[in-house]
Amino acid sequence: MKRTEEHIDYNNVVISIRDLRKSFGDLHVLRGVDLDVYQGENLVVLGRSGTGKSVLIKIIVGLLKPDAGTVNVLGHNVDSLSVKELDQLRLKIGFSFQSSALYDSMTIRENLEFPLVRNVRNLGRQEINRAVEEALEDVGLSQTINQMPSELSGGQRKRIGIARTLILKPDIMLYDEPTAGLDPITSNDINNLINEVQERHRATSIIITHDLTCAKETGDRLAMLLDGRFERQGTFDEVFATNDERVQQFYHYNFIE
Ligand SMILES: Nc1ncnc2c1ncn2[C@@H]1O[C@H](COP(=O)(O)OP(=O)(O)OP(=O)(O)O)[C@@H](O)[C@H]1O
Repeated sequence: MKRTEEHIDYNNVVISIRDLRKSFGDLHVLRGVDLDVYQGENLVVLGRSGTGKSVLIKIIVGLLKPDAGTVNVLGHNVDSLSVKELDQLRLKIGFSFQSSALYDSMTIRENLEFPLVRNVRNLGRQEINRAVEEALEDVGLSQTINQMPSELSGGQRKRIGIARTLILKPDIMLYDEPTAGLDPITSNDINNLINEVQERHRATSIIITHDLTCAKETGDRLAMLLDGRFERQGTFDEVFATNDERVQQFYHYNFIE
């Protein structure tokens, strides 16, 4: 279970969504989503496949336009931003993809340098080296700096993927199924890393997962997408304290009894 909430600033709403709607033809995916995410919070988003979790994330980062509703991220109304302003906003948001998305032909050092060199101007060699070393220390993999991604395990690659996202010091971290395909022990390492990132970087994180252990271990709060809305929000215990069959199915499917 999560330990403490003292790193969360409930007076500072980082993402605020009101009555968000999105359909594709007759498919009404988001049907009035309301959500606030607070500074320093780990928010877990749950929902069955196809319920619209990715659509929601794409709208938050301005890759998809909503049909109706408002989305405010770090004080900006996403829908009203120019392309250039959206690019600047996206630099403050770190994506950690399900497939760690490392470049196979580059060393770990080169993989980590890549976002820095591309996005931050006028960085000297020493600053780059220091940033790479710090990011690797953050994820406990300093010794891999000169290795190739193919030489690392799936769990290690995932950690490097997170390091590569952290190197730009994002205000918001988005984790897309961070533990998918990992064994329980490696999954536990990743859960701990997500919590360490929260404590050390004071980042706000949204964690999309189907893994209820991950949800329980990392989430200060959970929000479950049901029929296009976050009908249930709260702590792990609060979300699952219901007879609602849609919620119970989700629980029993994960925890084989
Ligand atoms: N660009 C698009 N055009 C048409 N339909 C789309 C588009 N993007 C998403 N959809 C549909 O919207 C629904 C929600 O998709 P989404 O990818 O958000 O699901 P998800 O909750 O992320 O699922 P999963 O857990 O499997 O990743 C799906 O039925 C999908 O087919």
